[in-house]
Amino acid sequence: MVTSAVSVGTLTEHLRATGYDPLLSPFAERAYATVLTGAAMNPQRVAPGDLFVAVSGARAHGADFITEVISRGAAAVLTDAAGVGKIREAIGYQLPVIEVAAVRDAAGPAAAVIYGTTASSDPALFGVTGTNGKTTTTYFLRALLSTLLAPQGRNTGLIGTIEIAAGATPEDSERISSDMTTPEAVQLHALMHQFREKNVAAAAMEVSSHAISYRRISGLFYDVAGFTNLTQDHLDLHGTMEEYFAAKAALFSRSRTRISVITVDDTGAEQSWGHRMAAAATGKVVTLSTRPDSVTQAHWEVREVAPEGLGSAFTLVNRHTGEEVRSSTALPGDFNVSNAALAAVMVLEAAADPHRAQEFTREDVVAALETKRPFHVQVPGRMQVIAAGTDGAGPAAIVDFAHNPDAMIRTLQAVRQQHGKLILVIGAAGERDRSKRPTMGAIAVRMADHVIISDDDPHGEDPAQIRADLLEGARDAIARGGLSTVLEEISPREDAITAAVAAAGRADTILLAGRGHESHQDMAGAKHAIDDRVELARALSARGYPTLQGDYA
Ligand SMILES: CC(=O)N[C@H]1[C@@H](OP(=O)(O)OP(=O)(O)OC[C@H]2O[C@@H](n3ccc(=O)[nH]c3=O)[C@H](O)[C@@H]2O)O[C@H](CO)[C@@H](O)[C@@H]1O[C@H](C)C(=O)N[C@@H](C)C(=O)N[C@H](CCC(=O)O)C(=O)O
Ligand SMILES: Nc1ncnc2c1ncn2[C@@H]1O[C@H](COP(=O)(O)OP(=O)(O)OP(=O)(O)O)[C@@H](O)[C@H]1O
Repeated sequence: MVTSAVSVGTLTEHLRATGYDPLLSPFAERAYATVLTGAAMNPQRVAPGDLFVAVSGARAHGADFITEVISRGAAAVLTDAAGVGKIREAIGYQLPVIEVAAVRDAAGPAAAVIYGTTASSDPALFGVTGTNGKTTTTYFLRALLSTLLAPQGRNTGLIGTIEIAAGATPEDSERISSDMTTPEAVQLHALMHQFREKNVAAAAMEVSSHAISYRRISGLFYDVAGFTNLTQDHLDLHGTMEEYFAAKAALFSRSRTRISVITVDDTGAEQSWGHRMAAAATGKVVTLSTRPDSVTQAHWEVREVAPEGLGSAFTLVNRHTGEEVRSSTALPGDFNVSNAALAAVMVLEAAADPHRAQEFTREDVVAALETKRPFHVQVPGRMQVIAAGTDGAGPAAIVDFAHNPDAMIRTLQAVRQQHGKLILVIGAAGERDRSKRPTMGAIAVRMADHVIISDDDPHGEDPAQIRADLLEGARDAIARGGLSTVLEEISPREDAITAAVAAAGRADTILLAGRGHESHQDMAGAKHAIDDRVELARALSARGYPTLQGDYA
């Protein structure tokens, strides 16, 4: 619900001025004067006074639900020609209908007008895209921004896979769980309005490639957008890596983002998507190299990485200004140094941007990075330590979200122990990119000593077939490599976790990968409650092993 309502006439003129060539019917004064106070794309979310955005999709057309939409008090509809036909057939000229060809693309600008989003409105937006690291990097961003803004009485926000949150600090925020990594455009602009009402000065937001392809970020403008990496995933949507790359590259254009910070890690072995992204980006582009074996030069570079507790300390060096900033992260894994470095550089560059004043200076950011330990936050289900295993009283035990080849490699590299066995429980989601499953099975048996293939989120697929796809790659890798890896198939996942703990000695390490923070499995539409972190703690305690107390958000 907005304070300053917008008329259908004003909205139509705006869409005309921004090139969407709208047709309004009925062409009548009362249609023009109709007042809009919100927008919705899901028929079940329509509220009185809303503009309903009826899109054509694989399962249905939104206009098929027009009677429900009317009963919920929609004031007007934005749709395509097919939608207009359906609406006229169902209810005649009861409602003003604005027809445009590109409904999904127009939905963002339309919602922006209704909810008051502009290029300079609060909150300042920090977006992150990439195959892996989006959730972790946005948690790091939010923690750093709240360190800078809370002392000034200003709040921060977070939009992503795990939750949507707003408040002074991550601990004391209003939080709602997310059903999508990046919500629909109409929800995003409603969120921006809510954030403004909640005194949110800056927000960190995950931008999935689906979101970009489905035009969900249309009408938003990013102060800074960050790129983590591009590796195999979601090829079921994008088809090829080139198309996947193009989808993500759309975020780093001056028409949408003020400053692009691109991670260009590239060991020279594989094609560097980061370099290509930096070359494709327009507007202000800053590059970041985070791996010591990177063969490239970048504006910012990570140096002097050293172990610190379970995580790492590192130095950020600006090759142009000579600046050196020392910081650290508590999360294990060299990839979390990459995520922390990306979050740090995004905020450092925002602070220096003459075109958009932030409420903190570059010096404030340096001081926060060096003294406030902003990257010592727990990111639910991302390298979450359930048992430290440091005192010999029991195995180390970690829960992580890795569910694609590159994430698995990076995570397994991070937890491989010099001594002791590495015991891995892995599965794969149904109805998502099947082609990566054999690769994941092969990586598992090459990098772990004991692998238990189990279930993840089968959705509508046969769980046994998903496990078979993983086992095929695993068995093939064992045969080709003459590996001595122990390979088991155990379902349900609870039994696999119990078996992993039973197989572990006190000096070993257990890693549950793929589900992270998730609290249920989607079994053919039925939700089966299981939280890897709770199950792992249960199985460890049952054998008398110590665990870290954790509130599993
Ligand atoms: C692949 C994908 O992203 N599909 C999105 C797309 O679906 P679609 O084009 O087929 O549209 P549709 O589902 O037929 O719906 C069309 C219209 O009918 C309505 N409808 C449709 C069916 C129904 O039963 N009831 C109903 O009211 C819809 O609300 C909509 O108004 O448009 C729909 C409406 O806007 C989205 O809900 C749907 O997201 C689905 C639910 C989804 O699962 N998306 C996932 C893959 C996704 O977006 N994931 C990314 C993260 C990916 C990752 O990084 O792992 C995310 O950002 O969450
Ligand atoms: N920078 C990185 N490079 C490679 N792998 C990473 C990186 N950061 C995290 N990972 C691995 O990928 C997994 C997913 O991390 P995270 O949830 O932060 O990324 P994401 O992009 O939000 O993932 P998703 O899109 O699946 O939600 C982690 O659990 C870890 O295994």
